[in-house]
Amino acid sequence: MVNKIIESSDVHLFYGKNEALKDINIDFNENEITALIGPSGCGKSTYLRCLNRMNDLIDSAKVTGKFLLNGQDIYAPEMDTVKLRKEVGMVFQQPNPFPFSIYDNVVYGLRLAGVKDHRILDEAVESSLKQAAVWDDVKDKLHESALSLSGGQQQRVCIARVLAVKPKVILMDEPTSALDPISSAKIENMLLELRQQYTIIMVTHNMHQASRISDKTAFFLQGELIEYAPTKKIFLNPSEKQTEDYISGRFG
Ligand SMILES: Nc1ncnc2c1ncn2[C@@H]1O[C@H](COP(=O)(O)OP(=O)(O)OP(=O)(O)O)[C@@H](O)[C@H]1O
Repeated sequence: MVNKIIESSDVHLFYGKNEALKDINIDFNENEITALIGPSGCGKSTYLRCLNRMNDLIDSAKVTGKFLLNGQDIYAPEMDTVKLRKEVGMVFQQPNPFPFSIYDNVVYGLRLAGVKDHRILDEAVESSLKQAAVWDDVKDKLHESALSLSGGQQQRVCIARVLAVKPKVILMDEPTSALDPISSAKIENMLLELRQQYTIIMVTHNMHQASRISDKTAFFLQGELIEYAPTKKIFLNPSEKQTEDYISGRFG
């Protein structure tokens, strides 16, 4: 049976007077990859940030609507946002390793959670870096600065840092747009593997990427969700003319 891991309904978000999200309704199934697509400024990143309450950090942002993670209200006053962001982890467009060693980057969240046992930390480093497909690149230099790595390697270390705390959902905001095609392909292949264990929601401007790796695609335009459907349908037989125009490069 398919399990809905995240449900969102009647979502509106205002930055001051600017309504950036207009009545969005999307549910996400467990172990699927969803691509959020649409032209610049249509609200994709804003919507993504709603899912782990990153918009709480923006004073002017006011969000209404309902968001559930496994049936639990993400916006309940008693929700612990640190815990939420562990369960709903985030990878950003620019690789953002901390200026520490590769090892210390990966165990950062575990140490914050109070884990001190070296055996547990060592195991987490190895398994997360393997899952993030960067273990072979870094296994002999775990105690060197993460900043000494290439951009593509840094991004995979950042993904390992998220995986180490065993999230349920991984949010990705254009995770490969700053990378070369080979690094991007490595990350795409890794995401297809990770889908067996995680639910992935990814903003991308790369239509080929969306069609190659996602199960579902959501097309946003000017703060509205125009169409949300299996990726094959969106790319081969969209219901809405605006979707077709965007996919075929007629605007955006
Ligand atoms: N921190 C903010 N404060 C005020 N307005 C914002 C803020 N972030 C985004 N916006 C506005 O909200 C709207 C949606 O922006 P958002 O970044 O979500 O779009 P996007 O689809 O992710 O764009 P892109 O593809 O360029 O990243 C835009 O009009 C943008 O100017």
